[in-house]
Amino acid sequence: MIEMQDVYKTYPNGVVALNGVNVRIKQGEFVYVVGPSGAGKSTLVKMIYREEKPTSGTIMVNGVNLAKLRDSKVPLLRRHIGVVFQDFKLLPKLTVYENVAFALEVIEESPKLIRSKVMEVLELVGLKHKVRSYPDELSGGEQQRVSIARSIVNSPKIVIADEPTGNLDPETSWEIMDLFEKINNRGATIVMATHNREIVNTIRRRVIAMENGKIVRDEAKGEYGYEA
Ligand SMILES: Nc1ncnc2c1ncn2[C@@H]1O[C@H](COP(=O)(O)OP(=O)(O)OP(=O)(O)O)[C@@H](O)[C@H]1O
Repeated sequence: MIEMQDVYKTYPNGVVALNGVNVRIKQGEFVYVVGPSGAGKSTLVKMIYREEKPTSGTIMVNGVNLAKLRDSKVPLLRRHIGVVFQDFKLLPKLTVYENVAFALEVIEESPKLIRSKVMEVLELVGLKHKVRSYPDELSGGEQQRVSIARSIVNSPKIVIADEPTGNLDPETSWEIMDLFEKINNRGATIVMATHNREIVNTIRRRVIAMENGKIVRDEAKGEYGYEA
């Protein structure tokens, strides 16, 4: 489903962010990517939705080699991959409803289908009552729920999350993790870069640990394993 072979990434400034990464993630897995700051976690997850291209190596996602994928095909790839960020990245001038519907409108779904899908995912994340609110009228946790709703409205097979609890208090972080578990239980693969030791050590899943652009540990039901 997701397979990286000999992936190297050197940024234009000469920083080697990925230094020979080999990894295979099966459909339906829940994977944490951990490691110290600068280890290459974000770069690794960005490879999966083709936010960054590898300098060399192959990245197969849903049977397509992203290293060779034309830029014009990237929007098609992203329909099958949901992405959740630390800072939510909601559009401030759009309502909750519009932020979620936007992902479907760009692919020209019918208005009726858009409405039913948007309401279904907003119900799943517990925000049906906030459809008319704007992002700045919501708490951080609510904004992250909207961004999760947006990420899954296309029913993607893969959801990538880069530090999704990084801006949230502990209690809200647990609620957000419940949602990711729900999404995983519905069959989506989850790949989550995180610094949240407590969550990793409590909700035990596969842990891929990175250091200096390399995978240094890969364990089923692993631990966070760092002090910082
Ligand atoms: N766009 C970029 N241009 C140049 N260097 C970059 C870029 N993005 C990341 N880097 C560098 O690549 C290395 C890996 O960065 P990356 O963001 O992948 O690490 P990370 O493990 O996600 O770190 P953090 O936990 O701090 O988010 C770092 O040295 C970083 O400075």
